Amino acid sequence: EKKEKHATKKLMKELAICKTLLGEMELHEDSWPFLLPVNTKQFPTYRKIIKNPMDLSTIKKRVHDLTYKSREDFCVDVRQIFDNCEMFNEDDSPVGKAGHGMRKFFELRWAELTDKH
Ligand SMILES: Cn1cc(C(=O)NCCN)ccc1=O
Repeated sequence: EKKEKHATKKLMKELAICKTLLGEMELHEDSWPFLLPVNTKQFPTYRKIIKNPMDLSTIKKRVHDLTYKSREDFCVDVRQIFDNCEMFNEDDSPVGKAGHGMRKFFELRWAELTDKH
């Protein structure tokens, strides 16, 4: 059981990092395209082109539902947002530029919140 306690404590620390980073991303000025799932009525081809839709509200739910078993699981979903964005949007479009800006912000903070600085 002692091993389990350590794993649980480690996961709680990692989830705190995820919650911190999620909060910062939600406040970022470039987050507006990513706060909610892409509206498929507004973009009927979206689900055809993007096989794994992802957004910050879905990630927030997964953090709070303890769906993620490590910070790495969280990071996979965050990066899915930005990969989807590059697939569906031109780099020089407003959404495309927001995606590049958010990815830059996320990756810097992710590295800062890792042991190495
Ligand atoms: C992530 N993403 C968002 C939009 C969008 O227009 N979001 C508006 C939110 N009010 C369009 C394409 C796309 O890939």
